Amino acid sequence: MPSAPPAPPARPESTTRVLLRLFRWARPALPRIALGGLTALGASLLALAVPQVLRVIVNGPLLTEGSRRGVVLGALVVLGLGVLEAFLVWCRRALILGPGTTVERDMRTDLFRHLLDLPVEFHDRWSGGQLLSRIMSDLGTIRRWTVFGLVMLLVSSTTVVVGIGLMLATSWVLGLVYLVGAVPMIWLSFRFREDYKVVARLARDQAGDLATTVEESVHGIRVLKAFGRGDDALDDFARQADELRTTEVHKARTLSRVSFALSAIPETILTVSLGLGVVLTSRGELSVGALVAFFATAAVVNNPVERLGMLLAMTLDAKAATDRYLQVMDTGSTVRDPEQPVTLPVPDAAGSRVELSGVHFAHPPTASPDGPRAGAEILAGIDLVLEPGETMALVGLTGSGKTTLLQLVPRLYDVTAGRVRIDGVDVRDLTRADLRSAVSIAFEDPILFSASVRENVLLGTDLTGQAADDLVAEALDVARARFAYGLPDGLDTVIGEEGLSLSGGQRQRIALARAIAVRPRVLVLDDPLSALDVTTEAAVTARLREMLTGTTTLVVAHRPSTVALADRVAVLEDGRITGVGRHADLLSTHPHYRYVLTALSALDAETDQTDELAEVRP
Ligand SMILES: Nc1ncnc2c1ncn2[C@@H]1O[C@H](COP(=O)(O)OP(=O)(O)OP(=O)(O)O)[C@@H](O)[C@H]1O
Repeated sequence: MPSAPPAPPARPESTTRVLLRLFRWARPALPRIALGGLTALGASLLALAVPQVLRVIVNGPLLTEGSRRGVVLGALVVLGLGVLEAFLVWCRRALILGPGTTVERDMRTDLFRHLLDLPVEFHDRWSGGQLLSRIMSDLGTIRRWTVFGLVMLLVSSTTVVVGIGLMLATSWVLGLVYLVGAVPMIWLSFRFREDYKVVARLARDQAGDLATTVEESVHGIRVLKAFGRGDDALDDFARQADELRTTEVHKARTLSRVSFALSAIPETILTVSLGLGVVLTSRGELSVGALVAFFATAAVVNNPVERLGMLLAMTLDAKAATDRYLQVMDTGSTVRDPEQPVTLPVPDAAGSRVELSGVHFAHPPTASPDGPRAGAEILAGIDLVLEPGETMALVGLTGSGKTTLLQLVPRLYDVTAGRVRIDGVDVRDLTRADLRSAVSIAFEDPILFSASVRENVLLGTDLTGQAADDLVAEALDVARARFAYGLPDGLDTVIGEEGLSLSGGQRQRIALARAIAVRPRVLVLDDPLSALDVTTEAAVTARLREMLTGTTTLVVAHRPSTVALADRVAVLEDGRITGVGRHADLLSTHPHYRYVLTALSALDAETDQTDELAEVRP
């Protein structure tokens, strides 16, 4: 199970700095977002213009001139302003909807591309749920903020500033009283920002953990059911769901506190201003029209002020989401293409030579409560040569590092020291595309994609048409996977998670066919036939050797039957190769090999005692 992802940095970056980094993706959409912002601003300014028209109507046609025509004309102007305002609001929505979804799509695609590029080591540490929540819900939050939160924050701030300016111009005394109220509001907003950003990040991380639990439980549903652990899984899930709920409630309370303050303070100030305004008007120091205009403007300004809490919350949510998105995007790939790649020489007819020299490997340090814990060295100086076209079995106790060693050849991991060479070329000097078309791999636990049998087999090649059909037929034949023709839709039958369930042995043979279909120079097999009975395994292996002349094969063997089919065997012991030779020779000369084979035979007899044997090994 992958551990929790690395914790966020101890000194988080400022909200502005983080959100400014969205510019990279938002740039193409900026003209429309800016235009949308301008229309929204236009709508707000129109709303602010209405009180000024009211002031003219009240002071002129209504109170002084008594002109009905003037009042009707004024009312028509107000109506026109209202219609124009509604039109501009509609324009904002129409302008911004498209670009927002484009930004989201581009960010999502970039993240997925980056995930595919990141090395296996990254995926060892990150859980699927955390990545899923980043690619889905975090990006949704960012989109909503880019098209609504950001625009409305800018428009609301401008409306407040312009509105207060108009209020001061209408009556500086009343305007100043209103401004006094801004002091506690600014202080409260600052406090809110500090509290909310912590809880916003926590809620997102907890949602990611919850998604991980769902993913793992669904994936392992058979195990949970078979062991009757459904209730425990439910308890665990309910506990996590409850933690998330508590955080969400805390978040909502924090927001509702500030929202209450941001609506109560201006209303209170307005009441005070009203009393003062009436006194000033009765003394003749303020016209009735100005008083009406002041309060109508205050009513317009109060809206964005009240919205400020919600917009701040949206901004802080977007900051937390962007932080989490960038946490993945900022993780550099350690397995990269070289700046000046070389190409593999043409192999001789017998196949490619694979050489591991002085190879060391340790997993990167993992986080622990006492600081990073260094990964133990798994391979401690491997020297091994596979001659062209040879099939070599790799044998060792469980956990001795066989799978790790295999994965160094196609660079699923990079060596920490030493070299892996194919035909004399260091695998790190090749592009990953070149390397992976030269080296093909099949795992013991094969992953098939939700696609047809044909598409699964052709995964590693770009062939189409008849050539592809011939290749699929040959690969299925060599892997003894002809059962695929008898599936309900033949080779078009959809398999994988969303398709027909295959048995373990059937899946292994399709995965083997997929590995073969690449026509690799080097085939790396991690016990890919473990689910097959010994007779079928022997048939598949014999066919493999017959067809794959010119392919050098390294196969992890967990069964004596697999070992016996190899040209030579390499023994992995304490992170080193302690013996290479023919099965019969090693059997008579290598005590550890004899010991491991005893363990494997025990396994073959379906008595899994290897772990115990490891404890009492000589
Ligand atoms: N991602 C990882 N991070 C840290 N340690 C790991 C990781 N993957 C494997 N290991 C450790 O590396 C060691 C070698 O694992 P590996 O899977 O290579 O052994 P193996 O010989 O293939 O075992 P088996 O025969 O049981 O498949 C084990 O001790 C394992 O716990």
